[in-house]
Amino acid sequence: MTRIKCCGMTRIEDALLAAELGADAIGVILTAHSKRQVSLRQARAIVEAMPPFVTTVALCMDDEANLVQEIIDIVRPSMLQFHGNESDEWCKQFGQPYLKAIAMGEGAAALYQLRDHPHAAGLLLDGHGLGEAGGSGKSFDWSLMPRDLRQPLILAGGLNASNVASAIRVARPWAVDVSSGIESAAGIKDPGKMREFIAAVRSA
Ligand SMILES: O=C(O)c1ccccc1NCC(=O)[C@H](O)[C@H](O)COP(=O)(O)O
Repeated sequence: MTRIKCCGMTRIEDALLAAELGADAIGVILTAHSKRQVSLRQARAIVEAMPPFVTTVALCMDDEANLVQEIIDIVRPSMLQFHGNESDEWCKQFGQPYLKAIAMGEGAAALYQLRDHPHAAGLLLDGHGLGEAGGSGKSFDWSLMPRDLRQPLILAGGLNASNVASAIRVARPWAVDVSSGIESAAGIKDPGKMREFIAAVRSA
């Protein structure tokens, strides 16, 4: 069964609907690089509203260590996601489980990064280019998804209800991640799109 992370939550009601529809994880974005950025207080409220067994993921992108520590202390997510050029050494200093995003915008040439993060709990392969923000709606060549890594791989970038079943067939990921494909505007989730996306993953 392919797990599902719905990212870029800015409203409690959207995160609750994702959980009710069967999402395994939700993401809140704390970095100023995002148009979906929420405050520490908003993120805490969303995390606190989640029922048991829904993983909460807090996202940063090349942020100061102080902000990451505040996120850990105030938001208290299940795990972190580092979405920039952070090194393995830097990410692991917080002693928290985390996902490391890998920018796949350069295609096969981007694959070298996959071996650089042995301490990450999972690697999230996203369609944008190096140094660019996530939530871009850009996909990459799913056939590049490696099969020989010990870490779980999360497929992200430009997924929606119409393409996610093919993406799963080609890439065979541990999980899929979606943000703009279930939105009506940045940070505002569309209940119909969310419902269709989760149903498409479940029947893939
Ligand atoms: O979504 C953002 O605004 C964002 C900004 C900066 C860093 C990361 C960000 N999102 C990370 C995610 O995990 C997204 O869900 C992922 O990039 C997929 O987005 P989309 O292509 O819109 O489905």
